[in-house]
Amino acid sequence: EVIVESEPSPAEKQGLLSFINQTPHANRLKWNTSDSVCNWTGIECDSSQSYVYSLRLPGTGLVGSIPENTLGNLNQLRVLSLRANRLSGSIPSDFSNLKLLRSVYLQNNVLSGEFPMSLTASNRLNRLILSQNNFTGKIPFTVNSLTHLSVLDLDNNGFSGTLPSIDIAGLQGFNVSNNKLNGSIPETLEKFPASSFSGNLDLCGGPLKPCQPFFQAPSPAPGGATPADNTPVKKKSKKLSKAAIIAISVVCGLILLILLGLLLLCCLKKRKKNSTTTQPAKPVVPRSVPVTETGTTSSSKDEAVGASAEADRNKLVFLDGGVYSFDLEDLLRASAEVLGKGSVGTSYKAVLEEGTTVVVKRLKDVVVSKKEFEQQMDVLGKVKHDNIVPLRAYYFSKDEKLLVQDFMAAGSLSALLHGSRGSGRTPLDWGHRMKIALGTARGLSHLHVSGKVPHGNIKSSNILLRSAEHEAGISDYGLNPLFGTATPPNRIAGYRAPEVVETRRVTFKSDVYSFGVLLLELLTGKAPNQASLGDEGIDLPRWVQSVVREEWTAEVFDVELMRYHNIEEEMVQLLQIAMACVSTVPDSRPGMQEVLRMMEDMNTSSSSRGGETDDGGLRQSSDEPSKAGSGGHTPPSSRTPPAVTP
Ligand SMILES: Nc1ncnc2c1ncn2[C@@H]1O[C@H](COP(=O)(O)OP(=O)(O)OP(=O)(O)O)[C@@H](O)[C@H]1O
Repeated sequence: EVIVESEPSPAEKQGLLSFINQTPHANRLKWNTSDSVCNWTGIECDSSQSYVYSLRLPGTGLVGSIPENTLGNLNQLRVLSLRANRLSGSIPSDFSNLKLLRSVYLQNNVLSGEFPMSLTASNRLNRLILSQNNFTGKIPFTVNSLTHLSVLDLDNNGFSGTLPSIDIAGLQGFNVSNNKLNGSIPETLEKFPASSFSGNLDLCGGPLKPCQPFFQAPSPAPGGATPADNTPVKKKSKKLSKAAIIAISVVCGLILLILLGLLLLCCLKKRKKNSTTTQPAKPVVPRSVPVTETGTTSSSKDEAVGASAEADRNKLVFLDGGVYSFDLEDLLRASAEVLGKGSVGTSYKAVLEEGTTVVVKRLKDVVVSKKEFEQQMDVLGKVKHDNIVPLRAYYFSKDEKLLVQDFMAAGSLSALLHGSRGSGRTPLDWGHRMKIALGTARGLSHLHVSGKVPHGNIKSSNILLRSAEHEAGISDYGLNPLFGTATPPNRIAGYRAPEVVETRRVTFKSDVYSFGVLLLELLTGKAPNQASLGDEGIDLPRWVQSVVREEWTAEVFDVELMRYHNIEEEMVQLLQIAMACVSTVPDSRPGMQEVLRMMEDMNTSSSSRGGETDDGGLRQSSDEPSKAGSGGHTPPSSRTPPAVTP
């Protein structure tokens, strides 16, 4: 009775063809009608080639709405990925035929309409990602029928109303941030972090601020009531709140005036006292200098320099003589700005009076003796490479240990990758990501081979960029020996090789692991978990492995990379290198030199990019179908998932 088909049904084929014919797209999909559907780009069939198992067309430049009677014909479909296109309109109602769907990735389009109920027809649905679209209306209670759901991402849409109480046992990922939701967070969803709910109109409770008690007068919304919110209660209290607003404004105004007066008085008094110093010197240093919230040191130079620093004043030791000509006193006089607090101390940007800018790192919890400290500094001072931020000088006294290094004006890779994502930032293009990856590999390989020093703290905030050209420099290398094994091993949590937890020793191979995580970070755009990031980060190697195993390699890549065409092959190659680096067994990881060689080979074979040049700009192609079509002869995706060893 069982009919074994060797081909997907004519309805499936017809549905796909009518979809592609009716939906304008970058002219790269050459679906050959005489060829089997299973060989078409973006399509994967089941093992017996009898039905379409997945349809993946991420970043294909698809424009317009998804017509009825097209994809709805793929009644055996398990995975649908149309993310990072410009699809609009609502989800067709015949998607309710897709009863076996497991994963739906529709993020990053301009889809609109109400929550697509047709997608809830499959109770096997495991991941539903609708982020970054224009969906509106309420999130329906019926999502609860999706009992197999593990990830539900609805962030960055226009969903409104209150959150239904979603109670799905296996739900691990949930995000409704940046919508227009209000009301209290249901108890069933309280376990998710604040970042899952932030950026809504008026959500409260759970991980967010507590909700106002029920009977309190409606808080007179600053800036007036929103027109959408015309509940009857508001009309009643309109007169009262007007009067209240006036009264409150008058009182506030008065208080403000008094405060301003007081502040003015204070300032005048202070100025009289300090009238001798015209420019306030904000000493970098150290000990006993309270650091204010604004990030600058707040006390005067006299306070900063204590007796013992006085004695050690001339002991700023330069490591390569000649590049800089300042002494500790100049450093003390420099105005300083806190760059950030790291795991082993705080870094300050110090602008010296002569105009030089350096970075001073105040180390805390150094356990070694002065001699051992000096020995390590000598070793580190000798390491010289274009991709390593030079250590210029150090200072050691009983109370204070300082390192001085060049200021890297273009900031860190971490800031570049994760800073203000989604809010109009310029994404880091593929060419620059590759350039940074190569620079880092070169620096790290040099550190290992010539310097014979394990880095011990490879992570994206320690990859610094010299200029807008993105020349990478590695910083914070070789400091572990200064802190002994007492240093909390969670220093670099998301980047730390598994064996380091036990041995508490960093090695060349543990650096390779961290470098692998860094490559995954560049490829996926996701931050590995770190204490400072709270719940934001993830275990990148595990996440990538699980996605690659369950799904298909292309799903792991950063959405921001979807606009660059013909880079998928390179991305897959780099992904394979990264996965080799994050092998759990240290001996199975390649050495850093080998990693560099593989990256350089990959680089020369797939493009003409050298170390110095980059073609990020050239590779950037618009999503417009007409432009992207020209010359794009390479299929955007490799047909089979690459053999990535988990
Ligand atoms: N030489 C430098 N030039 C420019 N920015 C720097 C420099 N050194 C550090 N920074 C930036 O200052 C901030 C704090 O750096 P710091 O090295 O103190 O901490 P970290 O890198 O976050 O952690 P860790 O102490 O573990 O390295 C980071 O954002 C880092 O990118």
